Amino acid sequence: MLRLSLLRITLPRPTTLFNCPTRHTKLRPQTMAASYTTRSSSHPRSNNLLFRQLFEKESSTYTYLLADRSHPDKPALLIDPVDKMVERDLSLVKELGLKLIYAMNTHVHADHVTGSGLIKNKIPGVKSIISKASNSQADLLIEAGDKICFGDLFLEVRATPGHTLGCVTYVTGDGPDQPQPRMAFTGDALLIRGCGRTDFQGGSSLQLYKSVHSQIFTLPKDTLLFPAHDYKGFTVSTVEEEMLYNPRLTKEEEAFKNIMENLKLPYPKMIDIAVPANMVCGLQDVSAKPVEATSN
Ligand SMILES: N[C@@H](CCC(=O)N[C@@H](CSS)C(=O)NCC(=O)O)C(=O)O
Repeated sequence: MLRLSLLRITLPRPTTLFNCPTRHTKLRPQTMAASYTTRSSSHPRSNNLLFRQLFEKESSTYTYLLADRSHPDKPALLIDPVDKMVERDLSLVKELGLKLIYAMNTHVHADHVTGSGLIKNKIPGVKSIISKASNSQADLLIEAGDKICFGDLFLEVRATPGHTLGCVTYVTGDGPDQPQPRMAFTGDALLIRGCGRTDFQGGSSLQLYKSVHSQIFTLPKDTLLFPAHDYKGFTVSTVEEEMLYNPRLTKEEEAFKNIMENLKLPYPKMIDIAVPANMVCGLQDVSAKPVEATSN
């Protein structure tokens, strides 16, 4: 007799939609995302997206402001805001007449404190976002396949662990009304001609390699890549460029592991303050706790 346990079927987790109009309710599961999609020339180019790349020079961090400028409210979100730049970011939001609805994090940063807590204090309606896998506190805990809407535009969530356990990449939607080319906000999973280190916070070089190859390099080749940091003066790359020229991620898996094990980078100066603060999205005073090293 066939045992019932053999018949167990794993059902896909239902997509959670944040703030989405009903017409956006059909999102393809992440696992079904097409590789190297070719686009029909009849796809209209969406210019509804207002986009700004902002920089914090001490930690070389990029913050991204996105808004739907065609929507009457001009709903907006910030990806990876930095605490010391919140005044600048919110002034810009105000000057542009935007309504900030989300302060989002790609992961628990180790080198600076997120601005999401300060932003929530200044604009109480704003919701903080981080991944469930980060084991952190936020208003909204997101997972792979979730869809975060702002006006008629949306970001989909891809799980890209490896730099930290809870790293995610936010990718602009696939569809005729969404920005073309697509844009991926990779956090520290993929840096331009580099990648995030994997020696603490649950980091794993093999996991990072799999994440980038399965979740980022499978996006259309013209997808614009926007990392959370740059240390060399780069601002943007593409999937095609990184698949050709990334000096780490173009290697075979074992060679990549070897590179990551031998980076010999000093720990970020702020790590003992930043990690506990970012585990609560910058909202609470927390005493600094040392962060334990992990193997690659
Ligand atoms: N010197 C900086 C930290 C630099 C650093 O470690 N950057 C991280 C991302 S922030 S945790 C990283 O992954 N770098 C990869 C690389 O190849 O440089 C400081 O003290 O804050």
